[in-house]
Amino acid sequence: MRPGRGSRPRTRQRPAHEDAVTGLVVAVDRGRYRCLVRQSRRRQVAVTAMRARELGRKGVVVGDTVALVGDVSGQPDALARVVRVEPRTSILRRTADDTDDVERVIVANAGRLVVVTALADPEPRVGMIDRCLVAARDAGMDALLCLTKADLADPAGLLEIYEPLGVPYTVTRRGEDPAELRGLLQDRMSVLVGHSGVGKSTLVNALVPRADRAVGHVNAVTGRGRHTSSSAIALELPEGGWIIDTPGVRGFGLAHIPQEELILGFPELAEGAAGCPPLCSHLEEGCALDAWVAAGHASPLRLESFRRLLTSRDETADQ
Ligand SMILES: Nc1nc2c(ncn2[C@@H]2O[C@H](COP(=O)(O)OP(=O)(O)OP(=O)(O)O)[C@@H](O)[C@H]2O)c(=O)[nH]1
Ligand SMILES: [Zn+2]
Repeated sequence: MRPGRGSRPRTRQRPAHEDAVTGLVVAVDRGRYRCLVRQSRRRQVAVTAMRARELGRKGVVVGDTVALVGDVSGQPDALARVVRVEPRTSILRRTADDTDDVERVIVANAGRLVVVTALADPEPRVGMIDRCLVAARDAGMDALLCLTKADLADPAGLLEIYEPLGVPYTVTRRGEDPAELRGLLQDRMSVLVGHSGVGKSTLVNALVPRADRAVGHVNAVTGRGRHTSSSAIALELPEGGWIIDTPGVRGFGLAHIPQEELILGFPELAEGAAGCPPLCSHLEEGCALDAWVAAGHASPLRLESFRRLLTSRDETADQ
C-alpha cells in the first residue's frame, strides 16, 4: 500500500526539518554560504551556513533558495546548516572552455542574463556575446545586452548586428547614471557576465549604493582587467530585485550544450538551416546558410560566429 495524498512519508527515518527556515544564497566562500533569511517583513539577517552531510554532492550556488537548520540567529559566530536546495527555476552553466567536460553551475534562479560588453577598452568580441546568448537560451533565461563605455566608442556597429535579432539592449557611459538599466533590472533577479574590465563593478556600484565593488584597471598591454572580483555575489537593488555580479571571465565554454542545439542560439540562422542537406555540419560545401546570408536574411558576422563556435568544440576555445 502506498501512502495516500496528504500523508507525510519518510518522516520516521529522516527528520523532515520542519523547523527549517528559508534562505537565499547571496555569496559562496570556501565552503561557507552566506544566506539571507527574512525574520519579519522589515528585518532580514545574514546567516552563515555550511553544507549538511545529507546534501550529498549537490552543489549550492548563488541564487539558490535553501532550507537552513541549526543556529540561524545570524550572530557573529553562529553557523547554520544547509539541509536542502529547493528546485531551481533556471540554471546558468558554463565550462572553462569548449573541450572541458567539467561543467560549472554559475548561478541559479536568475531570470535574466545581462551580457556586459565594453564598446572599447577591451574591444567588444561578438564571439563572446553570441556564446552568452546561446547560454542564456539554454538556461531558460532572457538576455539583455549592456554596452558600456559609450564615451569611448559608438555602439552603432554592434547594434546593427543585434538590434534586428530583437535582443534588448541598453547603452551606458562614464559620467552618466545608468537609469535605463536600473529600470530594466527592477523586480527580477539578473546576472551580469562579461570579460574582465568591461565595467561590471562600476555598474554595480552605481546601481547598489554601498555595494563597494572594487573597480580595477584595464591592463594597457593585454587589454584585460585584473579580475578584481573573485566570486559571484547577489546584491539587492534599492528599487526591488537582485543583481548577481560574477567575476570577469576569459571565455564562456559551451561544451555542455549538444552540438545540434547550438543553432537555437542563432534563431535567424536556424530558419535558413531548414534548406541544408540532411545531417549538414554547417561547415561543408552545400550548406544552405551561405546562400541564406548572401540573400540578406542574417548577418555574415553571426554566421562566422556560429561556425567558429562549431569548430572550437574540436579545438581549444579561442574566444
Ligand atoms: N571610459 C570609461 N571607462 C569605464 C566605464 N565604466 C568603467 N570604466 C573603467 O573600466 C575599468 C574596469 O572597470 P570595472 O568596473 O572594474 O570592470 P569589471 O568588469 O568589474 O572588471 P572585473 O572586476 O575584472 O571583472 C575601470 O578603470 C573603470 O573606471 C565607462 O563607461 N567609460
Ligand atoms: Zn548547413
